[in-house]
Amino acid sequence: MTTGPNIKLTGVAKIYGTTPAVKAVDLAVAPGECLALVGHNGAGKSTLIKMVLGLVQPSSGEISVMGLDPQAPGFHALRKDIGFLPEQVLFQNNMTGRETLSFYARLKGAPLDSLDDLFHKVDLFAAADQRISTYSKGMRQRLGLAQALIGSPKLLILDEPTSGLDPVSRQNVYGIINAAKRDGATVLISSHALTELDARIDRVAILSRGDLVALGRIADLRRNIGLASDVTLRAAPDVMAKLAQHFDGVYSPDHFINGTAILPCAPDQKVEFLRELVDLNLELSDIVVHDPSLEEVFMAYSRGAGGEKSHG
Ligand SMILES: Nc1ncnc2c1ncn2[C@@H]1O[C@H](COP(=O)(O)OP(=O)(O)OP(=O)(O)O)[C@@H](O)[C@H]1O
Repeated sequence: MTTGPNIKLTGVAKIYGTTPAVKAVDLAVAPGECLALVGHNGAGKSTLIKMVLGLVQPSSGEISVMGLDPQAPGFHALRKDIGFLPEQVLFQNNMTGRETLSFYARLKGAPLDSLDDLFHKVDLFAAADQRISTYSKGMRQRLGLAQALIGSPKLLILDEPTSGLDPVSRQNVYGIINAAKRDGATVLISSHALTELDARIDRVAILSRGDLVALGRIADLRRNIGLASDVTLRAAPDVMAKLAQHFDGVYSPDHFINGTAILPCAPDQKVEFLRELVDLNLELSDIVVHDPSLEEVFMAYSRGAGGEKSHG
């Protein structure tokens, strides 16, 4: 039982032969928190996950998972508290979903009477007694998620959990993650699906060529990197002309043609800017604020990789 972070990495590095896969990463993830690990192919996400699971030994640094070093002999006893969904879920095709989950539940020493709940959770109850050979890709993925949830683990590690899922099932995955968080679990997700992570996770860790180039809340990273938000205004031509006049010297007149003005605005000036617009008391037909997406934030940090680390 720990009261500190469920995952803590201090100066953790992994070198395969001469290839540095992960370089001096410091990271802590608290109970009840969901952290997304993002990065290009080969950035080091899987290596980092394998080190947390104790499957790969770090070349240097220290890892603590629920208070124990994953390489310590006693770590075995904690495995029942860890749920892991690997990137590629492989099951025995001739077994049914229920036989498969029963097998994993026995391995984990988890009660078998909880399996129906799990099948309901991942929307597989109707197919629980079908052979896996009859499952679609999405159904296999959901069975993999159910397998990771066996025993209500305190640490849930999900590698590309929404891969191959339709929008409704994707939404359901985040519902499941939120429920696990509410129960105090730590959730670590590795994902390339950046658009859907926005607003669904607590913090993001951006890896680039093994370096942790950014760590924090998406809103903070957005602010730190100084990416502008776009404020789109729509109005009749006479109102546009008044706007152009008001913002003369701030935005060039080219911004205010054809009834739509797209005005870049620094994140920390956004609220003030909107207040100024309201005070103008002009008849606008629409206002839309577009913040830089996680994809844009990711691209900006990846481009700047190698420079100073930004921890929001
Ligand atoms: N067993 C291994 N032996 C040698 N090199 C490895 C091994 N596993 C990974 N690597 C190398 O380590 C680096 C990081 O790989 P890793 O699989 O951790 O990246 P990743 O971020 O998970 O990539 P992807 O998004 O493609 O899954 C890559 O350069 C990869 O080639």
